Amino acid sequence: MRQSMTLIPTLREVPADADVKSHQLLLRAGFIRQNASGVYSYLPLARRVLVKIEAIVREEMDKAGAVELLMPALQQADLWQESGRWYSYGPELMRLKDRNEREFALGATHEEVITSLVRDEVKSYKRLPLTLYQIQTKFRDEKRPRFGLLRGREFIMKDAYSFHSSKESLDDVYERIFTAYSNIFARCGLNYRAVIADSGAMGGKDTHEFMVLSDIGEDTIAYSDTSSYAANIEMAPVKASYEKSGEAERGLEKVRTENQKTIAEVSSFLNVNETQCIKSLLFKIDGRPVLVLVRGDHEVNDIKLKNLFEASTVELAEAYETKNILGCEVGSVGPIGVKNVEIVADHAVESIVNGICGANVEDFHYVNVNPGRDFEPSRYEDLRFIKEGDPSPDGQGNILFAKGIEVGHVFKLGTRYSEAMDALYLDENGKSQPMIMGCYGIGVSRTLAAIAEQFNDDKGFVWPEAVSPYQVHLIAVNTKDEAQSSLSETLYKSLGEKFEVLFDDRQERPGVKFADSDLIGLPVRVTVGKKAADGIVEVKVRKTGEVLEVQTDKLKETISSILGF
Ligand SMILES: O=C(C[C@@H]1CCCCN1)Cn1cnc2cc(Cl)c(F)cc2c1=O
Ligand SMILES: [Mg+2]
Repeated sequence: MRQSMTLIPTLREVPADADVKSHQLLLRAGFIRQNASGVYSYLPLARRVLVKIEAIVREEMDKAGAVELLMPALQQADLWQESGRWYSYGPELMRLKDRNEREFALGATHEEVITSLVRDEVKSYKRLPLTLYQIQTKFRDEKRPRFGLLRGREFIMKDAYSFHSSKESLDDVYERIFTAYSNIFARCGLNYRAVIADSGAMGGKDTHEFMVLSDIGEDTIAYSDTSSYAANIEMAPVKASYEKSGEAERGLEKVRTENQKTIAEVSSFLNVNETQCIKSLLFKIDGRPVLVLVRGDHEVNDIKLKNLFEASTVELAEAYETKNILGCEVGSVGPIGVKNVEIVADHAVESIVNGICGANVEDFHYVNVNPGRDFEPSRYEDLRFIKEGDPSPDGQGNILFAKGIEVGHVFKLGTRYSEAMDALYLDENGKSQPMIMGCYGIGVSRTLAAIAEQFNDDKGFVWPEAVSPYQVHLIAVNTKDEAQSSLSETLYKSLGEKFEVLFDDRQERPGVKFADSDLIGLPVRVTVGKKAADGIVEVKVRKTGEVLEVQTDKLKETISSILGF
């Protein structure tokens, strides 16, 4: 491709509202342009990267036995009413009416559409298992779109759905697709981890997220420092054991703690360790008040709370609600004497001896608090976030944290959608059964951004060969010089027979061409300059910065060896 023919609008300065490297570079190197908040155009270079990522996705999904189809983005509301999600999703689900006032959703995901298609077309166990996938634009009206393509309101997803007549069959396909995802992200050059995840609103049990390790990732991964254990912090179980101190229980006492509200304030005021404090927080679980207790140095894991109560909403009570229900401000709440509210506590609380907790009276706390004697929670559960240093749940090593960008998520859905939408099949005994389902997603445009985030340096992108927009950047330093322009034209043709070549044939100063070339970040640069007349060109390896002088008759083999084929 001649650069004078394509559209690569590079920018010198860093755009103001781009906060992360990948977003800045995708704008500066002329890969994307924003149309609206969270809505982008993929310019020619980005489009070529997308095509390569999609080709890798297709290869691996096809190898896993999945079949590609393409579903509509316009989805009838009644399908979402059948599954119930029309009512459970809020403004994030983009809705519209057609000319006959009929309601539609813009596809945020396709469980409803694919289930309605398969229920109409598949009736017998003989036709199962069936795994279908698509690569398609999705719409989600994110509250806070940010980081460019990393969290957009219109994005490209590969979403796959599998249908089974047995759990074993689902397990088998889940494994195959899990392997396909591992291959996909490895081939994209990404440093990723598959982590045990929480299925969130999707229900079902087993689910894994594929996380690209990155400091700007929104998710926190808890991983073992010795084994391969890794889990999204939302669901990482805590297997810590707490030893109860042998000290004798002392008499309960109410002490004045003027203006001491937080655990930090109270523990330092009373000169005790935070681990001696009981943090009491009032939550509304599906609207019902529940008092949740954790040790002072721990945090309540609301996802665990949600799963424990199988609730659809879990939120911290507002200050006024706490006051109405418990009769005091947030900073003085405690479990002692609480009658009308269920109390649940994290396991760590049970081992506290002579601890501290709020007295449910302004500016007063109890000391020498002993669970079991002074209050009794309805149950002790694993309710806290795992912390760095906690033992790994698999019993091997200790937990460390890392930030991750979620680029994939695979679920064993079960029969939630097939039951809600009557996707039934006749089993070998002629009995009608709901299909068992799995669903599997990859954020394709997010994967592009994750690669951009991982592969760059102070000059610009350093694309891995497998997804680079082109393989060779051919640059004519001085297009007015006869020898240089004729050699570069010759090389454009001959190299083009074997490699994908971007030819910078613009009437631009050499400095601009070199800066743009470093910014765009193709793996190999061939510069036709002063030694053109001697049939010598310069080859630069973008990743290492290595520069070679090469005879033109050795050029193809030199480039092949740099590209690794
Ligand atoms: O998308 C999934 C599950 C899987 C992921 C893999 C591919 C198939 N879907 C979860 N999810 C996330 N955000 C959503 C946002 C909106 Cl607005 C919605 F209406 C639905 C969903 C929704 O269902
Ligand atoms: Mg997820």
